Amino acid sequence: MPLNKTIKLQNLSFTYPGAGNEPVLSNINLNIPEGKTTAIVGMSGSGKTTILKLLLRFYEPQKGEIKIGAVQLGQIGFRFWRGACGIVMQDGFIFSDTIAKNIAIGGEYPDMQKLLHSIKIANINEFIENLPLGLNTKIGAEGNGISQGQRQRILIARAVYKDPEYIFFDEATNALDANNEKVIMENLEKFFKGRTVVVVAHRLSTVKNADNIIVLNKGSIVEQGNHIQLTKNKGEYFQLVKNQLELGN
Ligand SMILES: Nc1ncnc2c1ncn2[C@@H]1O[C@H](COP(=O)(O)OP(=O)(O)OP(=O)(O)O)[C@@H](O)[C@H]1O
Repeated sequence: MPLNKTIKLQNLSFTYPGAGNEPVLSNINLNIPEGKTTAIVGMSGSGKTTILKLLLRFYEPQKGEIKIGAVQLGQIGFRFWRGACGIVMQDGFIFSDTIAKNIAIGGEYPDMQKLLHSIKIANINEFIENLPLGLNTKIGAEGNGISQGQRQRILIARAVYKDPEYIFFDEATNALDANNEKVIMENLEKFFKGRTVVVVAHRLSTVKNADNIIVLNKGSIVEQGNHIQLTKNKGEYFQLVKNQLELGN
C-alpha cells in the first residue's frame, strides 16, 4: 500500500458499458484526504454509488485516473486493495451462516473481543443478546429472517470487525430509525477517526459531521465544503437538505 493514502480522482469520466448510455460521471476532480471523512450527497441518479463502485474497482474508468497517493489504483493488487477496505453497499450480502460468521468473515475462529466490540458499535448487541442462540444464530437464506435495519447493522459490524484503513459506506444506515441511526453515527464517529472514509447518504445526520461534503449533480461536482460553509452558501447543498434543517435534524 502506498505510504500516502489520500485518494485522488483526476479528470474522471465514466459511462456504463452498453450502447446508448449517457456519461454518468463527467470530468470529476476530487481529493479524498487520508484520515478524513468525505461525504457525497446529491439527488437520486447523480452518480454517488458509481463513484464508490469505481473506487472499489467494480468497473474501470474509461477516462481519467484514480490514484492512491502517487500510485494508480489499477496497479494495486485487487485482493490487497479490497482487503484494506470496509464496505457497506446497498446490496451487501448476508451469507447463510451464523451471525458470528457473517461478521467475522474469513477466519475460522472469530476473535470474541473484536466481535463484541463490533456489535456494540453497530448497536446490534441487544438484538443478538436476546436471541436464544446469540451470535450462533443462523441467518441468511436458510436461517432466521432479519429486518432491513438488522441487516444493515450486521453489515456495519462486519466492516468494523475488519478494522480497515479505508471505509466506504453507501446509504449504510438509511433503513434505521432515527434513534438507532443517531447512536450508530456517534459510535462510528470514533471508529472513523484516523481512517479514510467515504459515506454516501441522503440523511443530514449522517453527513453533517463530515470533514468535506461533495455535492454531485448529474455526474458533476457542483459544490464542496463542510456543513457550516455549505449551509451558509445557500446553494445546491442547502436546497438538498433544507427540509431536514427545518425539522431540526
Ligand atoms: N449497471 C448500470 N448500467 C447502466 N446504467 C447504470 C447502472 N447503474 C447505474 N446506472 C445509471 O447511472 C446513473 C447514476 O447512478 P448511481 O447509482 O451512481 O446514482 P446515485 O446518485 O447513487 O443514486 P441513488 O441516490 O438513487 O442511489 C443513473 O442514471 C443510473 O440509471
